[in-house]
Amino acid sequence: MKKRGFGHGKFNGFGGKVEEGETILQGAHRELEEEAFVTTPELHRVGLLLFTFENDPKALEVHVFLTKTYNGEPKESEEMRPEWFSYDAIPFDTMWADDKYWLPILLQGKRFVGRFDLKQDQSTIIKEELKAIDTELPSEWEL
Ligand SMILES: COc1nc(N)nc2c1ncn2[C@H]1C[C@H](O)[C@@H](COP(=O)(O)OP(=O)(O)OP(=O)(O)O)O1
Repeated sequence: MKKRGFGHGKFNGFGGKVEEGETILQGAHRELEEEAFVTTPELHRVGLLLFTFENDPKALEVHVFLTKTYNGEPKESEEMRPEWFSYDAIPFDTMWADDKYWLPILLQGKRFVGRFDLKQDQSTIIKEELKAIDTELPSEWEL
C-alpha cells in the first residue's frame, strides 16, 4: 500500500525513479530495500510498460521485476505498507487500473510489453495495448 506521493492509496509493487548513476536493475534493488527492508539475490525483468496521462507531456516507462526469494521480513516503511494477497484475492479495485490486465500475465509466468494511455483522473484507461511475449524484452519503449 503506497502511503504517499504518486499512486497514494493504491496497492502497488515496490518501486520508484531510477537515480543518477544507477542502472534500472540497481534502482529496483534499492527501492525494494528502501521501501520493504528486504533484499534479494535475483530480480528478473518480466515486463515493460509505458504510461501516459492526458494533458501531461511526460510518459512513464516502467520496468517490472519479479523475485521469488528474498532475505529478511517485509516491514512497513515511510512509503509503503506491505501486505500479502492470495492469487484469487488480489485487490484490483484498489490498484492502478492497468494492473488487472498485466498482473495475470505475470502470474502465469509470462513476460509482457504494453502501453496504457490514461485520462487525467488517473483511473480511466483511454487506450490499451498489451502482449505477452516469448522473446527477450526490449530494453526500452520505442515511441
Ligand atoms: C497507470 O500508471 C501506473 N500504473 C502502475 N501499475 N504503476 C505505476 C503507474 N505509474 C507509476 N507506477 C509505479 C512506478 C513505481 O513503481 C511507483 C512509483 O512511481 P514514482 O517514482 O513516480 O513515485 P515515487 O514513489 O514518488 O518515487 P521515488 O520512490 O523515486 O521517490 O508507481
